Amino acid sequence: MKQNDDACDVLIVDDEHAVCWSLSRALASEGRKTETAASAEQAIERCRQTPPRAILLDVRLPGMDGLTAMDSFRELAPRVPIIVMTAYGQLSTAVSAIEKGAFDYLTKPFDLDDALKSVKLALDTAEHGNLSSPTSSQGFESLLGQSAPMQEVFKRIALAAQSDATVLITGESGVGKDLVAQAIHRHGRRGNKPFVPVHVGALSPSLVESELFGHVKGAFTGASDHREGLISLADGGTLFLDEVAEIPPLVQVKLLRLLEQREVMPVGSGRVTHPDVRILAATHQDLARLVEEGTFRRDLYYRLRVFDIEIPPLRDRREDIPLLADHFLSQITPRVSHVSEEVYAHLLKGPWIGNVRELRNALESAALVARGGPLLPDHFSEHSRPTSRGSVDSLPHAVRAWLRELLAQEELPPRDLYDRLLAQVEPALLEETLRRVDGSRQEAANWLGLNRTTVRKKLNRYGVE
Ligand SMILES: Nc1ncnc2c1ncn2[C@@H]1O[C@H](COP(=O)(O)OP(=O)(O)OP(=O)(O)O)[C@@H](O)[C@H]1O
Repeated sequence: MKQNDDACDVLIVDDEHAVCWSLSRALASEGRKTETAASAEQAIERCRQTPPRAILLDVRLPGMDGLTAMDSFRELAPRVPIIVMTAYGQLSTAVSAIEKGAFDYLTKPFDLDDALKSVKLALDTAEHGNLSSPTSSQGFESLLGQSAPMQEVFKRIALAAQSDATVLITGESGVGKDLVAQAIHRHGRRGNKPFVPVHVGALSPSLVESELFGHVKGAFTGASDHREGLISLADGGTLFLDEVAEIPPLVQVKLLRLLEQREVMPVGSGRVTHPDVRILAATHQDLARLVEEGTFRRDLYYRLRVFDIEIPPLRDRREDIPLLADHFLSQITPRVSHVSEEVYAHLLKGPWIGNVRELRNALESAALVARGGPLLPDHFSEHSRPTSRGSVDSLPHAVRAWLRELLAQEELPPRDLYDRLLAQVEPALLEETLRRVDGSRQEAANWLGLNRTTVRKKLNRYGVE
């Protein structure tokens, strides 16, 4: 690579004048010499003459797009770090960028400080000859999102796919943890090998061990034959442990041995095998809290979260709702690809405690009610609320959301959180119980497991009739 004094520090490739201007100014204030190009073709020409030390590259450009141009940059200047910028990236954009060897991936609008930090790191790393080499790329879409938090998730999936590290995926029920695990597998080097999901919570605790590790004939009553475990079935590929918090303590020890020593011993056998398995795990629970409470092993927790990906709840990334709604609707009724504006407006207001799964179910139900006609907000009235299972599951989420909102509005620190929460939930509990026992205070007290005097006092306090 030709590198001389004409070389600028950073070549900014973007057709938006304002972006070039603000980046140039910020970089110049750090003493960096910059140049700009409004198209990939222009940038390639510039690179052919004198390669820069780093490239900031937009994806959407007039003519050749940024990702295609990366191949030319790699050929002309293989050791020049490229930082990809994109306004609205899909998972495949992030994966392609990282696979093609992008040093970093910035989602617009980004913080100028973040861009400066990334450029500095790129220049320092290139100086020490440490850039990772590119590999081949391919894309496959099913995980959607245009919000900034989802762009960050895409970036982390792309990074995780480049390695074999164990990944812990966290987020509330229905946010897409399963899809994220599949995407990491599919985009990684094991993509054409088995992906074996295990829903730990659905297995009885006594079965988890033999399901995962297998068993030999006669290992326990009912073990009439030798049986291969799921870990061995995933050999060469990926084992996805969904709801990993549910793993019983004894099996946690065996799992730790698998992660530390790559060893598997079937139940009842003295023979150890060494399958080549990548482990991905997911949970909607707060594993760190379970560690503090002593129900989940600390050493296993650290082994599982070598790399972590946290998927935010849908209510914290409402910008994704229209995209997801259109996607699900076109799956349900292929003739319709867009939700009307008034339905968008309605959906944007929903609490979506059950996250993307609940949104999908709500659209399915509404489409049934609409009977092939256009969807209207009324069609959702019953369904944009949590489902019955969802509402039981979602009570802790609702409490968290309530606390988050309260803290956002108030001077800190509060002094009466406990009483205030009770004041929110007790009247509803009392009213609903009384309604169901036809107003009998004695029966309500029985249902509540409280004595009658306590119930009377509470009814008086809240003015419940
Ligand atoms: N970003 C997304 N784009 C498209 N579909 C999504 C997305 N996120 C979730 N879904 C869909 O929502 C449903 C729930 O997703 P998934 O099963 O991956 O959630 P989860 O977090 O694993 O839930 P749980 O904790 O209950 O297992 C699936 O039908 C999935 O296809």
